[in-house]
Amino acid sequence: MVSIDVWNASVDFPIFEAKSRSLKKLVLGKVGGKIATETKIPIIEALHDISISLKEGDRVGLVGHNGAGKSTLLRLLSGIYEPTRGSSRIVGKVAPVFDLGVGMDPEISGFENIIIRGLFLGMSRKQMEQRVDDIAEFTELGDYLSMPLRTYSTGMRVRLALGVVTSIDPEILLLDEGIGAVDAAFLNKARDRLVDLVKRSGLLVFASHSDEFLMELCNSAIWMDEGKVKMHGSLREVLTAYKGKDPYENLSPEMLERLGEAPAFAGNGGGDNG
Ligand SMILES: Nc1ncnc2c1ncn2[C@@H]1O[C@H](COP(=O)(O)OP(=O)(O)OP(=O)(O)O)[C@@H](O)[C@H]1O
Repeated sequence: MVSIDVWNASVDFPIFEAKSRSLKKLVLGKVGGKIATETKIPIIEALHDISISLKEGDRVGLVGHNGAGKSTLLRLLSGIYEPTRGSSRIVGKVAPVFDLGVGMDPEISGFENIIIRGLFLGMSRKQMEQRVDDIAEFTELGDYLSMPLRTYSTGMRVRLALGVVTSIDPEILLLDEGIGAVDAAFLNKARDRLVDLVKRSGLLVFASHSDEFLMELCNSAIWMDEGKVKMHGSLREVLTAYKGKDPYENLSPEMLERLGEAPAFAGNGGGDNG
């Protein structure tokens, strides 16, 4: 059984190169973590006293304004960041998907990158070799897959990366919203694969600014604000509080149909629209 537990965890970033006097002005800013300037070295408190317990089957959306701490929390949950104070325990193999381009080598071919990126996400070479044809077909990149990645356009790289990411079998899947920034037509094609990917994964945490994506993939949510957990509950409750209105009202018929199988509708916490 996979699980993630975090107890009273804080994550600080000391900013060694900054002059505290000019940073003091930033304390008044509305966006981002708190900047403490009493100390000689300014410290950004990106996460403050976080306690979270996640278990197998959880599909958690992370919402909050820019700089609220979502990406930092994902890195804490993945074990990439150690808490500065407090503690954490991660049981299970983590597939961190924060930046679609990470783990890609511009000098090697698309085919080779498929394997390398898969290894980076915790798959074996054999598993990736079995999936290469399926990924190649999904990307529609044809002969380009034999060319070095540096010859690809940005959109072509995203296709390749999405093909690989949606082919893995993650125990713990941690997704940052970058995937929302993909060409709409291709994203529609990737949508079903993403939904299947989430179904296969033991535990999902997904940081996103897109209500639609959150509704499709998650059933509960955490609202981050100034580095703290402001609310942790069902997706509907949290989105309603965060947005100031119920996002499940006035859904288009197409969205309602797509949500028919979504986790929030299939079980706990999704409300009564389904
Ligand atoms: N490596 C770092 N060094 C210094 N400060 C950092 C670092 N990473 C994040 N921060 C700070 O921590 C706070 C939280 O940032 P984080 O990236 O976690 O926010 P976010 O909620 O993911 O924002 P967004 O929605 O804009 O992506 C911000 O104040 C940010 O400036």
